[in-house]
Amino acid sequence: MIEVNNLVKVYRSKKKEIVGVNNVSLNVKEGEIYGIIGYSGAGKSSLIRCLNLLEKPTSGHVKIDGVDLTTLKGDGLRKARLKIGMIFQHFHLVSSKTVYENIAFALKAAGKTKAKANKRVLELLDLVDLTDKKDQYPAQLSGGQKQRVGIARALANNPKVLLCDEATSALDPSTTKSILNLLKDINKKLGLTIVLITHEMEVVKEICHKIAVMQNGEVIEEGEVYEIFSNPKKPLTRDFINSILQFDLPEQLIEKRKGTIIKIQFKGEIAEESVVSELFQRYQVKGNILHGKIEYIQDTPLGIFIMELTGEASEVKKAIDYITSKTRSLEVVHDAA
Ligand SMILES: Nc1ncnc2c1ncn2[C@@H]1O[C@H](COP(=O)(O)OP(=O)(O)OP(=O)(O)O)[C@@H](O)[C@H]1O
Repeated sequence: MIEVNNLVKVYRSKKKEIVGVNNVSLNVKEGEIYGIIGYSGAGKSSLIRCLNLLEKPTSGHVKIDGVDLTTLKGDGLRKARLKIGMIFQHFHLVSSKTVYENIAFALKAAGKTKAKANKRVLELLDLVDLTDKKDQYPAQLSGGQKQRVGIARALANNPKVLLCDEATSALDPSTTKSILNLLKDINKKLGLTIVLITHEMEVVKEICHKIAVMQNGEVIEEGEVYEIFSNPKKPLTRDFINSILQFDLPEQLIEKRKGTIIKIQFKGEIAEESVVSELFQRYQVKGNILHGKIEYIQDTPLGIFIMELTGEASEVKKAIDYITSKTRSLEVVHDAA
């Protein structure tokens, strides 16, 4: 649905050049929720704004639904943009217009008749659960309600793609959750492809199918969300995951231990099996669980245990081999034995 090839965005001023996006290529499939995560300045906004040509790429191509936007201008570009809705961190609503008028405006701009626009606005208000607020002004709404108006407006012309620019960053955690649930619903109900940028791994964990991690304008890691969470390759990706799951113990806690410290990861079905309890029945080892949790990445469990094993060296080794064979993911974090 979205193909980005060798995209570069350079900002030029008299004094210097700043590279916002550095040779990014990625593919987003139809119906996918695709998250782009990175710290401030990584290039996320530059990239997402190049997807609908709010920013003109310096070089490279952006194809949406088979159409290369970088070759379009004027009316052609305006038409192609109708397929792409966008929502923003600070909502960008027109303060002098009511909720109804904010949404109707997008339909009017696309040339819809009053009757057609009216029918569509009412449908959209129902979809985002704001029918009772239709005559209120943005100043009378909460942040979450404002973002719901933003979503309704973005969906007005039945786009195939929705771009979300830090759409929940200005919201509190429970409102964030309700907006993410709404996006998830829309994705399922309408088969809408969603690209979102965020600096919060929680957002990615809640709703994304795929994720790209950005640093210095580049995508440094990309893949299925569950795979990235269970097997991050880059230190930055690990940092983002640790920011919400805390899968690593502080060094000083580990160094004080006298046994063999292992970190075990249980993926999917195995997370629910009793590998740990079987371990103690089979081998003469003692285990001291230092840390353990099962997280759900959307609906799939990912279990992490950090454990200190003590006992005869040969038994500890057998225990480690056993867990490795069961989980295929064991890391000896520290071995003082
Ligand atoms: N209009 C602009 N003119 C000049 N430089 C810009 C412009 N927009 C972004 N940049 C620069 O491009 C780089 C990437 O910025 P960008 O806003 O895309 O990052 P970001 O990951 O979205 O960060 P944030 O979350 O803080 O918005 C930064 O170095 C930034 O200073």
